[in-house]
Amino acid sequence: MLKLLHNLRRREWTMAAACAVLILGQIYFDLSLPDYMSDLTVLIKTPDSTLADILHTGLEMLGCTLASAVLCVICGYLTAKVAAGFSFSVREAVFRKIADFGQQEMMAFSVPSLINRTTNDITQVQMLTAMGLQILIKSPIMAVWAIIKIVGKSWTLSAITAGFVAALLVMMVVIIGVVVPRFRRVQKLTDRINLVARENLNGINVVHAYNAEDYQNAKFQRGNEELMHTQLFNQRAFAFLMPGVTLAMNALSLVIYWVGASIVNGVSAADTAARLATFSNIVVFGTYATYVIMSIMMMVMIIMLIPAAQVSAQRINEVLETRNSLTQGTRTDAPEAGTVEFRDVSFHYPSSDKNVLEHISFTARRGETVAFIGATGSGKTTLVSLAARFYDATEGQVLVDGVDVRDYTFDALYDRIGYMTQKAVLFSGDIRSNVLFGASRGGNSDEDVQKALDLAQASEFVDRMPGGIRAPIAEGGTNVSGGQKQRLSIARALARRPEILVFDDSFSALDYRTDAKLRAGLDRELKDTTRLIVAQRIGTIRNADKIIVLDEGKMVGMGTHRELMQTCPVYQEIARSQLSREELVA
Ligand SMILES: Nc1ncnc2c1ncn2[C@@H]1O[C@H](COP(=O)(O)OP(=O)(O)OP(=O)(O)O)[C@@H](O)[C@H]1O
Repeated sequence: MLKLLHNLRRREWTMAAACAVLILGQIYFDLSLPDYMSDLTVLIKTPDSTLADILHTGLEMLGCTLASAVLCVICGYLTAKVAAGFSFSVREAVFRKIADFGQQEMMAFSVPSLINRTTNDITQVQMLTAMGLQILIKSPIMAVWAIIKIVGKSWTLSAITAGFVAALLVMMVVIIGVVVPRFRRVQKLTDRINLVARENLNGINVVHAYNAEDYQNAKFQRGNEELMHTQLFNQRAFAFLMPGVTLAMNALSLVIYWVGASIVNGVSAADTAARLATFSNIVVFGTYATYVIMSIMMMVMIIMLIPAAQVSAQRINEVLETRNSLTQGTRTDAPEAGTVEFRDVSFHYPSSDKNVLEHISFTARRGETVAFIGATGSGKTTLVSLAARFYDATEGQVLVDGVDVRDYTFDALYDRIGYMTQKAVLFSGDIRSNVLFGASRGGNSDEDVQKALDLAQASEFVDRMPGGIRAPIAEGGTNVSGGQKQRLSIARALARRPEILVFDDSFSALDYRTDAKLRAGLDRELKDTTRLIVAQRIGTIRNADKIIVLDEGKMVGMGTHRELMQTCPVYQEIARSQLSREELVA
């Protein structure tokens, strides 16, 4: 938790310091009250005292109470501002950190857990800061101040108070020791529940279509029940704390007055002044002792929040302290333009030792189209994702424009590449904001957007949408069809005007006619743009300058369509399964 405090800005530190000063004032006024009580007791028992004397002391007490209340309100206002500012900074830091995560980090944390850490965990920390800042400063100071005031007044009563405090502290430590590990479990279970809920919502149509509601409900219920039992255990453990402290406070008052009565009785009845002083001392002692226990009670309220917030803070720190597996280089310039070269590249995913790519070598020159084909799971997506540095090759080198991709700054690398993922991804906004997504070297006028849409064969449906390029796009692009989504994501890549375009199976949702028109447009308009195309259909890639055939991660053929039809059995098999007899001989 303390580590997270680095995220407090100077403004919040200043407000927190102001709060501490105000709290000292509050404690001063609060702890003056028992002294006034003592004065009042003496005044009431003194025959010569007048009503005006009593009223004067009473008004001073009222003044102290009002001053304490005003300081308390100002403090509340400041702590709310500190807590909101703190959570704002932490949320921003976490969001920025996650934005830099690579695939490896995303998989290590999982998406639901990261969402939970950015929302729920930060709320826990904010709650503790809002409620805790005042109490965590106030209660220890108040307890120590009150103890200083009573020490020396009566050793017997001091020992009794110390006994009560020790018993309360032991109870607190035991309960917290039992509860903290379960708070960690609660956060993990919340992650799991989020995962099931998210999966269920994303696949709601499949769930309905397969009558899988009961199956999904049972899956959710298992996690939900476990979460409920863990939370119930924690709440039951905490249920002992408050009544325990209240009981201790009342019992202590009782014991103090009981023992105090015998102390007063021990003073000679003839010495009225001494008896009065002892009685007044005991009244004051009782009040201060109650303050000590009250401080502990306030701490207990906060301590109930600390375990959950502590676990949340650790989970936030785990995100903030994660070292990205991909670190960027410093280069921004390159000796070539539009080239991609794989030099004996092998790769395995971090989760397994088995290579999914082995000894891949090829070069794509400027303006060339290099296509990748192969069976499902043969490694096509993995291969092109190495060119965009989603992962680093485990052996060999990937070069873009003659420079190892690891040497570029991320901006310099991604400026050169326009990448279309296998699954088209759109963001909430409108068509224009999706096409002009992110920083790029392309223009950002409506004409630029229109040009990219024309080339991606998207204009025909965009023009029909109400608002045209300003037509809204729902979160995840759910208000456009799969093929339309794909065309918009192609337009987004084209609008960047990159040197290298990577299409990871991006033509699969397009009909044959659109696929052909799109390729013809790219050939005509982007002659100098290098293209890496992953495809399932031979028709999409048969005119490529180079086709690379993959089989279980190995390159089993490289050449033009005509060459491969002569030399590569795997390619021939794919071709035979897709092309007619006439097309095969063409
Ligand atoms: N994140 C991952 N972690 C571990 N293994 C993975 C991961 N992604 C893919 N793989 C494995 O790597 C191999 C190659 O997958 P890849 O997605 O590159 O194949 P592909 O040829 O693009 O398949 P498809 O044509 O179905 O898209 C597969 O065996 C797959 O199981």
